[in-house]
Amino acid sequence: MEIKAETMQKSKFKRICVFCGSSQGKKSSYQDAAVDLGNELVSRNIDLVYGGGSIGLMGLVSQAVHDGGRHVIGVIPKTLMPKELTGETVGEVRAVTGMHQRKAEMAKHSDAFIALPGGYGTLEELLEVITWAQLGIHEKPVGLLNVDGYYNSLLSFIDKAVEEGFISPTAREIIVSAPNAKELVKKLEEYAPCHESVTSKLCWEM
Ligand SMILES: CC(C)=CCNc1ncnc2c1ncn2[C@@H]1O[C@H](COP(=O)(O)O)[C@@H](O)[C@H]1O
Repeated sequence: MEIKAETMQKSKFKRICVFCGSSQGKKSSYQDAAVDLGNELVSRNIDLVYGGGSIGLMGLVSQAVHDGGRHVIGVIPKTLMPKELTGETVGEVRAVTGMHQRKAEMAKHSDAFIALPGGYGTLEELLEVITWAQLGIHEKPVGLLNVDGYYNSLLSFIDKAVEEGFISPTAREIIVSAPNAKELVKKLEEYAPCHESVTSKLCWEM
């Protein structure tokens, strides 16, 4: 896809890490949202970091960013590298030793995180970067692309955890959500961390 220079918007983010399903999901709206997000990153001159491979929504978002001429970094554990497992990775491939190193590497190279619809892997990656933000390990914005209300029940659960006293109201603010890519990236650009991180003065190894 070619995007004309005059339509390019400036962004404060150089690279965004996208977590998303290694499956495509049943509704075409999930697949459309992955492509839309890729195009939105391209239109704002933002590069992509993701988990590598071409399967599911991961393949769609990475292909859209690559086709739009932006840089793509796929961070993939050596065990998942055989193409019959995850398919081809477009752009740059960074091989890591395991899943823990993969997450740390994806986080290190990104200025913000976005989760598209996905399953256990996506939820785990999303909740980990939220937890890291809560602890003050990073101050990077975390966005939830709530396509067709896919994440409504997760958001209700998190509100329940606030109500029951397990998540503080300020930590609730860590998650920024929107129904489409344009709105979400705009909100992430405007995001200012406001939660108290009691441990922010500690030194964390990421
Ligand atoms: C052996 C096999 C089935 C491999 C294919 N599976 C995968 N390939 C690449 N990344 C993955 C895979 N499974 C989970 N992930 C990681 O977890 C997320 C997707 O997991 P899920 O589909 O939501 O749960 C991605 O963001 C990715 O970083």
